[in-house]
Amino acid sequence: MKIALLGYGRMGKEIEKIAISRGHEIVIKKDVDDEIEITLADVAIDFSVPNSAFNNISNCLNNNVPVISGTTGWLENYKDAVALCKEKKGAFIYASNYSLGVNIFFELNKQLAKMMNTIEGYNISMEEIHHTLKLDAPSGTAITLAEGIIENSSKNNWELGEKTSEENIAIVAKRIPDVPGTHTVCYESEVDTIEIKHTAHSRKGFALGAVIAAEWIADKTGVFSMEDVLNIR
Ligand SMILES: NC(=O)C1=CN([C@@H]2O[C@H](COP(=O)(O)OP(=O)(O)OC[C@H]3O[C@@H](n4cnc5c(N)ncnc54)[C@H](OP(=O)(O)O)[C@@H]3O)[C@@H](O)[C@H]2O)C=CC1
Ligand SMILES: O=C(O)C1=N[C@H](C(=O)O)C[C@H](O)C1
Repeated sequence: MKIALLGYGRMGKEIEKIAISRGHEIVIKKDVDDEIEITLADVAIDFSVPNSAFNNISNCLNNNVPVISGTTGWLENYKDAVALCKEKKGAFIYASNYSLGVNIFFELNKQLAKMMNTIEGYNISMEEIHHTLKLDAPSGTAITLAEGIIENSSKNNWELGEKTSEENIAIVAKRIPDVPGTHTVCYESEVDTIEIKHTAHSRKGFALGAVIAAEWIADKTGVFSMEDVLNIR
């Protein structure tokens, strides 16, 4: 496939390596807000910056190029991207985390939340740790985990920081040099602690999942998720 990389930073470069190793060709590498001929590509992969993701995605959908986005921190425009995709009969995936392991972790988190909702006495909290160059907090992955818990428990919302009200989930975001991404969900009672944790060892897992998603969506029409790609719904 001919792939457009919308964002050629840490993730764009990692995706390029995996894409080439799987027999694809990179035809566009976009790193600034300039005009590109997106129709040169069979599929586009957006890992850019929060301010440019929606424009990048819209450009693909307006030109009938299937697009997957991993950029976090732009979701106030997600509904508009979905509407545009439907209007143009295009193809679009957003995932806060493309790692195959994290997508299994998302399912485990929902199952655990369902079970924990049946017993009393546990306080829930979350922690995410990322490198110091990350622009957004909490991470998109932490937000997806919190949403998975909210769907399956009596919690109403999430909030950033140590302290929270009873009905909210507290998410602590730490920034430590060179950490690719670590997420922990913790249930604590007076008598014990249950913790589930995903630790990314590098960016390779995110990049591989993104290329798999791009291969999957190339011949499809619709708005999809990684659950569709991995068939774990
Ligand atoms: N969903 C997932 O699995 C993952 C998501 N992410 C997310 O992906 C995004 C990118 O992460 P990462 O690669 O580490 O960040 P980087 O900052 O390394 O890369 C972002 C790149 O986008 C470029 N850029 C700026 N403006 C535009 C534009 N208009 N169009 C295209 N590119 C542009 C930046 O250029 P310049 O530096 O010159 O501004 C930079 O090179 C983040 O939102 C991050 O949270 C990261 C890892 C996994
Ligand atoms: O910015 C990053 O690096 C990462 N961003 C994503 C997020 O916000 O969840 C995914 C991953 O954790 C790395």
